[in-house]
Amino acid sequence: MSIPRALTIAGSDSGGGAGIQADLRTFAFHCVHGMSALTCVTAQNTLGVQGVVPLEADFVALQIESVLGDIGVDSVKTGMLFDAPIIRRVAQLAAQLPLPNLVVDPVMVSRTGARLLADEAVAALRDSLLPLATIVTPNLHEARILSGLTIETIEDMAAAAQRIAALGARYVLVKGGALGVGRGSDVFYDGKQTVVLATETVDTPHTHGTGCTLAAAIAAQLALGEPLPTAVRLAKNYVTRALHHSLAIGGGQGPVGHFWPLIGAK
Ligand SMILES: Nc1ncnc2c1ncn2[C@@H]1O[C@H](COP(=O)(O)OP(=O)(O)O)[C@@H](O)[C@H]1O
Ligand SMILES: Cc1ncc(COP(=O)(O)OP(=O)(O)O)c(N)n1
Repeated sequence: MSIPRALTIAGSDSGGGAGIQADLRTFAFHCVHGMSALTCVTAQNTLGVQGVVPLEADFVALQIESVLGDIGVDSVKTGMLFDAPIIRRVAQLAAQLPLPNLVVDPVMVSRTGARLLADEAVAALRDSLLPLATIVTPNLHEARILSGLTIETIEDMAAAAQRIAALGARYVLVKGGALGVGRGSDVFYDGKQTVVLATETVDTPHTHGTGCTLAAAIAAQLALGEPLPTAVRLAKNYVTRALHHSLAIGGGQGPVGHFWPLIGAK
């Protein structure tokens, strides 16, 4: 049996809610074979991030070369890359190999406030990796940093998406999970027009891993052969349903429930 293949280049979340754990679960629920190149290990739970240990950039590259050289890949998602050497090495490989259908989630800060990207790494992300991205999926905080704009409204999100596209990504999705009003509305820009992708706001505190899950679901849909705008819409539907089935585990923000296809969709 042949199967579409997706690779996540991301960090480990020991609590299982975000990072490679969320990505691999998302791939599995799309019937896509998931592979991982680990960038760092976090000690993390629903309350926050207690520690981060990065891997050597060359060893991140070796993991990517290992799986690409043998198994091959149909789409790639990047998540927590943590430092500038890792970002530059991944970008170097993306330019050489190439890494097809590259979904870049520019992870910078966790919802609990922990820094997941070194300050000096933002420039490396912006200048070396974004120009190679098929799509980049910043949340509001990341979109503010990448665009240099103040973002409060949907119109601001649209302006930011256009600024970020000018950095070189083919498509941009600015995510509105942190919007004051209309939480759950995202702005998609295809280089020509902006489209608002709105869903209902799901009333839950357990939103850990939404961004990872959305980007991984986009990568899964691309591996399955969907065109990018369709992949984004299907991925958004997957994460909305996962929010409806979010998990009240731990003492803080629990993760979204990737299992919803098994337990009946709302
Ligand atoms: N409470 C919510 N209700 C509906 N959708 C949400 C909610 N919170 C986040 N989302 C959606 O989850 C996805 C991830 O967005 P966001 O949480 O902003 O990303 P990140 O996890 O990177 O901060 C987006 O599609 C966003 O609209
Ligand atoms: C290891 C690791 N990678 C990424 C994140 C950020 O995850 P995200 O899906 O953006 O969700 P929140 O942090 O907003 O819940 C992470 N926390 N850990």
